[in-house]
Amino acid sequence: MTDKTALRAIARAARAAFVAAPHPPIRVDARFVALLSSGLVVASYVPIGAEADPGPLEQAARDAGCTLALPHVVDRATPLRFLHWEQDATLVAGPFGLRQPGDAVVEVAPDIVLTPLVAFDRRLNRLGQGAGHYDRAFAAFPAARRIGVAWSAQMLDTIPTDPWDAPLDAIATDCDWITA
Ligand SMILES: Nc1nc2c(c(=O)[nH]1)N(C=O)[C@@H](CNc1ccc(C(=O)N[C@@H](CCC(=O)O)C(=O)O)cc1)CN2
Ligand SMILES: Nc1ncnc2c1ncn2[C@@H]1O[C@H](COP(=O)(O)OP(=O)(O)OP(=O)(O)O)[C@@H](O)[C@H]1O
Repeated sequence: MTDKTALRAIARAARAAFVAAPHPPIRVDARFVALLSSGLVVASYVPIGAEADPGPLEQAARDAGCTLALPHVVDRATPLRFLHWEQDATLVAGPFGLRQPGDAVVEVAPDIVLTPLVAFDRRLNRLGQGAGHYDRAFAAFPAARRIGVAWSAQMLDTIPTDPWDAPLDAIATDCDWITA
C-alpha cells in the first residue's frame, strides 16, 4: 500500500511535467476503433488536473454510434455508478473537482470502460486514485473491456498488484496502444 502511495507521487509528478510542455493528444489506434460498434456503451471520464484527455477516443466512439456514459461519484466510500452522457448534456459539480451527470440521470451498464490512470506498466497493471472506485466497478462489470487512458510519461517499470487488482485489456497513450 505504501509502495503504491510512493509510486502515485512519482507518476503524478511525471504527468504534471509532461502536460507543462507541448504534447500530442491521446492516439486513436485502429485496434480501438475495431472494438466499437453501434449501441455499445462506452464509459469515459471528464479529465481533472493533468489527466489525459480521452476526447479523441470519445469522438471515435460517438462516430461509431456508441452510447457514452460518465462515472457519477458521491464520496470515496460509495461505489461509482455509470450514468448516460447525452451529447451536450449539462454536467454538475461533484466531489474531487469532478464534472458529472446529475444523480437523476439514467444508469447504464458499460461495455467498454475508458479508465483514467495515475500510472501503468507494460504488463497492463494500473494505479488509480486509491479509493477503489474502478476496482469495484471492474468487479461489478466483469465483462466490460478495461481500457486505460494515460500520457506515455505515466509509465512505470513495475506496479505492485493486490488480490483485487484486475489488469487492463489495453492502454491508450499519446504514442502507443499497449496490449498483452
Ligand atoms: N477524471 C476522473 N474522473 C474520475 C476518477 C478519476 O480518477 N479521474 N475516478 C477514479 O477513481 C472516480 C472518482 N474518484 C476519485 C477518487 C479520489 C480522487 C482523489 O483523491 N483526488 C485527489 C487528487 C489526485 C490528483 O491530483 O491526481 C484529491 O482530491 O486530493 C479523485 C477521484 C470517477 N471519476
Ligand atoms: N471489489 C471490491 N470491493 C470493495 N472494496 C474493494 C474492491 N476492490 C478493491 N477494493 C478496495 O479499494 C481500495 C483500492 O486500493 P488501490 O490502492 O488498489 O487502488 P487503485 O489501484 O489506485 O485503484 P482505484 O482506481 O480503483 O482506486 C483498497 O482499499 C481495496 O480494499
